Amino acid sequence: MKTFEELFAELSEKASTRPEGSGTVAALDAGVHAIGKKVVEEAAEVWMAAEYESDERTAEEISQLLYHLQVLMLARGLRTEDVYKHL
Ligand SMILES: N=c1c2ncn([C@@H]3O[C@H](COP(=O)(O)OP(=O)(O)OP(=O)(O)O)[C@@H](O)[C@H]3O)c2ncn1[C@@H]1O[C@H](COP(=O)(O)O)[C@@H](O)[C@H]1O
Repeated sequence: MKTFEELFAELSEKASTRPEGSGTVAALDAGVHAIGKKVVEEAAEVWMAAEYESDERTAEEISQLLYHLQVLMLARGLRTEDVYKHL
């Protein structure tokens, strides 16, 4: 288990060291347009899970949405503080 901040730190490290086989590196290379499509897809999956599936499945889909949002943040060079200041 990891927190939002721990995942963001891990993904930031992957973005800078670019280890082979990293899905995050591949997503970043694909660019903002492709990442944005994943964000929308995962958001729809969250919605469907919340309406029709279990709490566990909904939580899983939310975790995937958070992951793709973090990848989008990295693609745009945003830090967690840039987002938190709007909360
Ligand atoms: N938390 C996640 C995570 N959540 C979601 N995903 C990606 O999002 C996809 C989930 O989407 P779907 O369920 O819709 O699956 P899918 O449509 O079959 O997936 P694709 O065909 O689109 O890849 C997964 O296949 C992963 O590619 C994640 N990929 C990575 N992480 C974590 O990110 C860290 C870095 O990962 P790497 O960069 O791959 O090393 C590790 O700690 C991972 O656990």
